[in-house]
Amino acid sequence: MADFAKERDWDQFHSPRNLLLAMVGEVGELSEIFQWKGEVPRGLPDWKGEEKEHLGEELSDVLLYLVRLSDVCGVDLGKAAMRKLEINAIKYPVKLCKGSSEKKTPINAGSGASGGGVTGSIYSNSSTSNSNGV
Ligand SMILES: Nc1ccn([C@H]2C[C@H](O)[C@@H](COP(=O)(O)OP(=O)(O)OP(=O)(O)O)O2)c(=O)n1
Repeated sequence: MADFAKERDWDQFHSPRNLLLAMVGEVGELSEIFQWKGEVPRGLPDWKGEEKEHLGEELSDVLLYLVRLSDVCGVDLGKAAMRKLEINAIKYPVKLCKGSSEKKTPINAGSGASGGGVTGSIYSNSSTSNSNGV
């Protein structure tokens, strides 16, 4: 994406805000594909080849803008995502969460923004407490 933009002298347009808005626009296009279809089974067995190809294109647009946004913000997305996976694993321990999609929120989590304050197994149901302690 960096090469793609540079070759076209498009760095001037690829500001963080522009890229974020472009990505959200592509999320809208992705949503349109599923719009009015109701729930669809995993693997999309009834979809035509061209519909799946279109889906792949819109998914790619979202991914490409996300990667580019991370890059221009100076975020190593690969590293950040691996770290977030580790945070998620601590926040949602298998023994507490297996078979349940209920959101678990640590009690007295403080700021809570990046998984900070996730400690031990002192969890409450998010319907009674969120990460802001409200
Ligand atoms: N200033 C731009 C414009 C486009 N792209 C790249 C990133 C996306 O992968 C793709 C988006 O192109 P379009 O805006 O033409 O969007 P679509 O491909 O979805 O076409 P359309 O909106 O006509 O369906 O091109 C980019 O990096 N920077």
